[in-house]
Amino acid sequence: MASLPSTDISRIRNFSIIAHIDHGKSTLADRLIQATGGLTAREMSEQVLDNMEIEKERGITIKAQTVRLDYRAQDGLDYVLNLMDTPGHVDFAYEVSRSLAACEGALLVVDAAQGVEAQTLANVYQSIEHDHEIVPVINKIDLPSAEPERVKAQIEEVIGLDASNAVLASAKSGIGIGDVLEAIVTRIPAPKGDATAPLKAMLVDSWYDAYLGVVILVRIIDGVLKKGMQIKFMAGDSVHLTDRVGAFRPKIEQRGELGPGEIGFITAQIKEVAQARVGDTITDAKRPANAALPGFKEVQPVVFCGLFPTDAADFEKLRESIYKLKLNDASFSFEMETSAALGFGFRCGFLGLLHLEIIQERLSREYDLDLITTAPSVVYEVHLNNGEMLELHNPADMPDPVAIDHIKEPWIEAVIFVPDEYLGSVLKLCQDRRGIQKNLTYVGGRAQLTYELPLNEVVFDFYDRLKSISRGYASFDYHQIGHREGDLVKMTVLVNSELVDALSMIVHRDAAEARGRHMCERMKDLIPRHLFKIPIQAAIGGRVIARETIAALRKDVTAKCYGGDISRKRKLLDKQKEGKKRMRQYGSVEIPQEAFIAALRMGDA
Ligand SMILES: Nc1nc2c(ncn2[C@@H]2O[C@H](COP(=O)(O)OP(=O)(O)OP(=O)(O)O)[C@@H](O)[C@H]2O)c(=O)[nH]1
Repeated sequence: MASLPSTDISRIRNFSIIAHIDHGKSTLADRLIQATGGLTAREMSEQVLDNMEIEKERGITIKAQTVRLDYRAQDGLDYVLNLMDTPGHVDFAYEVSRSLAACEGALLVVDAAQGVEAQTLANVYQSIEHDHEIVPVINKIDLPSAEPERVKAQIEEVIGLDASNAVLASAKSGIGIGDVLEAIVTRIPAPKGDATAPLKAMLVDSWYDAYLGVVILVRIIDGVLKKGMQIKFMAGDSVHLTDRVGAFRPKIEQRGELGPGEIGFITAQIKEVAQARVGDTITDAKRPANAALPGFKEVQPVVFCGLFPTDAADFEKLRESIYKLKLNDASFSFEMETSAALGFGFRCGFLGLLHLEIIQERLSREYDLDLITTAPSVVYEVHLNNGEMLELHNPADMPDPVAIDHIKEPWIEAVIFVPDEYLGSVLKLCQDRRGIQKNLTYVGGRAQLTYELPLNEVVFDFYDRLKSISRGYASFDYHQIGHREGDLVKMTVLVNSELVDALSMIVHRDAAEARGRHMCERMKDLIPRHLFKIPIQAAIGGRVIARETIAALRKDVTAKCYGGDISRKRKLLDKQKEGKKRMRQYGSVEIPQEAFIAALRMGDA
């Protein structure tokens, strides 16, 4: 088995499937695997490509995966089809881009009932940038609400792509699958490459596997990658010995070598995915290529937040779990953080909000941790009077305002598709979030909106708000467009004149008062009354911008017991003591942990 040779390049077709979330990418992938005999019906579990538990549950694709399929076409020849599954979400844009760079073509899956959506557009433009041959596949034609002709017209109008020979399919009912396979062979070009040149392979993806260690997905550009070869990572500048070379069918198949145009995996006894960075070029250590492939980029986290265990005793467990997660996710970063309110925890960096949610969910589910997340923050550029620039990830590290010349914040360009009737509310939402409208066009009863927005206004709950005001019909995608100067201030919250660090946030000056007022009102409801009056204040620097007061009260839990039942009294007192353990002391004020959790969960104030 391990001596399988590389494949004739003219018989290889490398393609990805691009689609908006839920348009049926995974279902189509499964069908193609089934139709080419990659798995028997019995082995076929639903959606084999989405192999992480969370992916299945949320129905989203996180990590790119590739499957090698054998297909005998109508011309009687045998072809190797490498199907690359790409993550559909904007947070993983760089991974999408690398996967696309490994292919010559793409199937553009569009839901026959829903039509073109924001992510369809974002992904198809990327695919066009990679010079792909794009085959439109109009999926879900089995639905009574399917309108394939309208969707074809829309593809031509919105994307500018010829859809006259789009394949009509239903991945669910198995209609048109043969046509999809033929279109792949006849319309997507074979790769090009030189088998005699020094090895040049793109590192498309890497992940940690409990049995195999770090597994690396590669696309061979030139040369031949063999088992037992000394390979060199050109950007990572490290040398490794390959111990396995193979492909996923989708089960692992070991092969002797991979030649030009092929996509497959290698293992090389690498311990951490951070050593095998997506986008790096792999070459032969003994006969290296003279230049690396273009476009290697270190991905930088764009959203940060604090993660703290609800129960301080779980800190060690959180630390271990975070280290384990990092083994498999090089794009996630963390450092220790301490907070007077929340104790020991970690400041973590993510590629975006979905990435944050996924990590948070994996920690709570796979590692059984109950966590508190502080409000997400973006990365600010703080320009000081002395000419220095600081990257600020945490509001707590904000320098003294007198030392600051100006602050810059990241901006994004967002594309939103929304049915006409919700347009007004969406425009208002964007306007409220300091958006700048760039474009507005109509395509068949739907508005396509382009807005520039500060990322800081989007990280709280923009997406949730957008979904709720459009009853789920709006779709949204964005990319970063750089930092711009903004009138930003650090707002702090004081309880009985003591600073509550976990509640500090950076806000635009115009929004500060409303946020401050909301936060004070909220904390007023959350903090139990004490024997004395407690002022709650929101402040910018020394200036108080909002204030609430909690009235004094004598809390007597035993009052209800009329002196009678002593054991009942004891029980109540014990219960109160239990409650106390979860309190945090602020000067003379005790704030229940739940108050922080509730205050931090409220999202946008
Ligand atoms: N009626 C009908 N439903 C389909 C068809 N193809 C997929 N679906 C359903 O549409 C939903 C989404 O399909 P997926 O294949 O998970 O979509 P996806 O594009 O992979 O979604 P992400 O992985 O989140 O990007 C599932 O409930 C499928 O069963 C089809 O041809 N007809």
